[in-house]
Amino acid sequence: MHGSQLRVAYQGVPGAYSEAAAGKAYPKCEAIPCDQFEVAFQAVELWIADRAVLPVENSLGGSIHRNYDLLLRHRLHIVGEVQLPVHHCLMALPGVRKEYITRVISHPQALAQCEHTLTKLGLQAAREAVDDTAGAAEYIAANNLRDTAAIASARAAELYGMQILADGIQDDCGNVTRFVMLAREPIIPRTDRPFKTSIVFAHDKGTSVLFKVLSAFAFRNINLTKIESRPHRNRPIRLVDDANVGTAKHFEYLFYVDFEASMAEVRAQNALAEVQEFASFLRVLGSYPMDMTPWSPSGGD
Ligand SMILES: O=C(O)C(=O)Cc1ccccc1
Repeated sequence: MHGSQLRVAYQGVPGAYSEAAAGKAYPKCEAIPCDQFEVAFQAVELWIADRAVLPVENSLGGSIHRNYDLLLRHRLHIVGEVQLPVHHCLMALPGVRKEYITRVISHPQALAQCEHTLTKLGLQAAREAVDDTAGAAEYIAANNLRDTAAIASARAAELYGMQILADGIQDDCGNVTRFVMLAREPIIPRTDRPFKTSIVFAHDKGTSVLFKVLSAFAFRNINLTKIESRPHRNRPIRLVDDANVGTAKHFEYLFYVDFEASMAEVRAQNALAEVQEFASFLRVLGSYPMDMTPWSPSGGD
């Protein structure tokens, strides 16, 4: 399936990086813009869309925890991943010079990824966060703001008639964002190509639980590509079960682990059975083909 006829919901407006990620995962898909991630999730749950795209981590800032929370609050499954090199541009309305800019608006991730370069460019401008990068460009164009610049993709500049003042302004030239593709049903894991599996677990008590969990993978030669803990004290999380019934649960910490194996492999099944012995909560977020496409650090988006 190359994405023909697939409807893929993403947060943002056309020109957002999530739209580019949808196009990379499903080249002929119909990308559906949504105001918020919740709306993108609901679009899939209500069969308005077939997939939702969710950015989950980037090479500079690590995991996007709020988006992981969404995965727990909903019952969608990860069915694919895409790594997208993110190439940011600083843009303003045609004719506006850098010296006139008093405000730079963009998605918080984009602002963080360009912080040093903005300073080096000599911009004395306040930073302001908005919901998505392309939305920032659209907002400037719609309101004819001649004192404001946006950080967004070259595609967004083209779509909203903005002029690019500086190109490739990300501080780290290997800036990559990882997006996951979500669906109502999990895919059937296979063994004929490299697969990754994402899990989240918690434990109540016990000694060296993390060590025991990690050894469940290490003894089976299963590579981890991510291990991250997230403090969750005093913050109950609403989990849904298979019947979509929600309950609030308290966990001290949640652990996110991605490992390089398919759930169709016996070694992965055994590793998870072992993890389950130590965990008070365990959920497989998905087992899906790894994005193996090479990307060049200086490449565009
Ligand atoms: O706002 C966007 O365009 C997004 O898709 C989120 C995002 C922001 C910055 C880097 C990568 C993804």
